[in-house]
Amino acid sequence: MTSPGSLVGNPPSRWGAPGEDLAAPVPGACKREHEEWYPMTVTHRKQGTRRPGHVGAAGGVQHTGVAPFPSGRATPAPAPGHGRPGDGRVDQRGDGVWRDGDPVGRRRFADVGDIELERGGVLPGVRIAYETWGTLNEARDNVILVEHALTGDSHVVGEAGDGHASPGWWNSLIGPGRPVDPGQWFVVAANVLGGCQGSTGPASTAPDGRPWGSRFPYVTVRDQVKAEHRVLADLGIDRLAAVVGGSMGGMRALEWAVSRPDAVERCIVLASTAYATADQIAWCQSQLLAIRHDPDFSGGDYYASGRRPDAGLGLARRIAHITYRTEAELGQRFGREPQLGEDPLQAGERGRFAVESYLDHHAGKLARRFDANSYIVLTEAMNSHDVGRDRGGLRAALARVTADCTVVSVDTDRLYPPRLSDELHAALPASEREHIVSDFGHDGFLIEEDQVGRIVREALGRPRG
Ligand SMILES: CC(=O)SCCNC(=O)CCNC(=O)[C@H](O)C(C)(C)COP(=O)(O)OP(=O)(O)OC[C@H]1O[C@@H](n2cnc3c(N)ncnc32)[C@H](O)[C@@H]1OP(=O)(O)O
Ligand SMILES: N[C@@H](CCO)C(=O)O
Repeated sequence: MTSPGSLVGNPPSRWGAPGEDLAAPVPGACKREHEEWYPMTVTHRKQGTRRPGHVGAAGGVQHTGVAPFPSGRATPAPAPGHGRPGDGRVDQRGDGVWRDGDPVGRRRFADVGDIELERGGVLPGVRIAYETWGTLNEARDNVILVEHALTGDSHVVGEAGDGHASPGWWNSLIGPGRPVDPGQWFVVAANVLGGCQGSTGPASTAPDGRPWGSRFPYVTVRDQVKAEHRVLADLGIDRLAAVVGGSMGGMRALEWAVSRPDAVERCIVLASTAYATADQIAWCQSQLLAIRHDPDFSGGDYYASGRRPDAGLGLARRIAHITYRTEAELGQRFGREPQLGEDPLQAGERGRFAVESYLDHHAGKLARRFDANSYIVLTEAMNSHDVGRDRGGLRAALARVTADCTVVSVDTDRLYPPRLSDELHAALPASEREHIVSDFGHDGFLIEEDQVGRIVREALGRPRG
């Protein structure tokens, strides 16, 4: 039996033996997991705080159908190059990486040259993928930079498909009449340096023609902001009306305000921190080890092997996802319910609790749209985050900030607890302190779109001298 989280026993049919019919179903698995894999009814506590489509007419999410799947397995990734119909997965190889030749969708690209890295070395020929909304005005003073979190990308709003593996992650933020109206603002969002959705990252081709893989250098949040600065310079922009981001995106937003004080008028930091804490680094360690210990990781050089460390990446996502949510939410939604058609107390090949099925789902979903090496690079960049490093400490670094800041926490965030926002707010020269009330913990900054929208709208409405 494959134990939960085991790193051995990747479903062998995932990539297929030579000549195998890759479109054939994995034994015991269903083709259309959304409808058939989690056949129970779960009820969300807070009707009205969910995204459209997550809350049923009676306030519950209906999961119907019966399709047990052995405990501990990630949802199987579809065969390479075969996205599920309608899943929006559009990369040609089907490995979660956007590559040249894939549909570009809304992406544009900036070749920003060589980046001299904070911890040494030079990353040559860096390219950053980005999207924009609205029009740059003549004064070039209506620019808002939106910074994505760990597994987000430049697709802040919009549909999946046409080059974009996922729908927008802040879908109600930008649009006519929305908190960031493209009739007024010119919005830029870039895929982070080290990512896998068009910007230079470990899956990109190095100068020797092979993927960077294990050779991709250590990059810090400061390096990432340096690359973004070049993108904006390319666009003829030297000043941001606002920079806004949550979690890892909040780290970059803050780094902008610290490293380029003259360029940032407003800085909105959600569910984030001025430095990665011991607790955050500790959670990250287990995630990094989960990936690195997957036999298919091959030291990071797996791109040509035909196998990917999906089990490790899925395990990392499971660990992370628990930290993104709350004990109360999981209890409320899943309790001790078995997944329908499964018996978690059965000896031997036991079935799953519903919460296990839920985590399996998130593990499989990420493995289909993200690259494990990028996950490592970005996680390590988050661990590097400390605005006070080599700047005389936290207070001295934050004292440089001239932006009007808004520091936002989620009341139930156990990963980036509100006290970190209190600390940041107290050390910033000009800061408003806002609170998101949510049952969903850290992910509240993504889920509570109405509250985020109100906060962003108000922050943008505050006049700047
Ligand atoms: C909207 C997007 O998906 S954005 C995609 C890009 N993602 C990013 O940029 C990163 C940010 N996004 C995230 O981290 C997450 O996707 C979040 C925070 C948006 C998810 O938040 P929520 O909307 O609360 O989703 P939630 O955690 O309830 O998970 C819902 C999923 O679990 C599934 N699920 C629920 N119960 C079960 C169960 N018992 N077994 C299996 N799956 C289950 C739901 O059907 C749903 O599937 P789907 O997302 O594939 O449609
Ligand atoms: N759910 C978010 C959390 C990271 O802050 C993500 O995957 O990016």
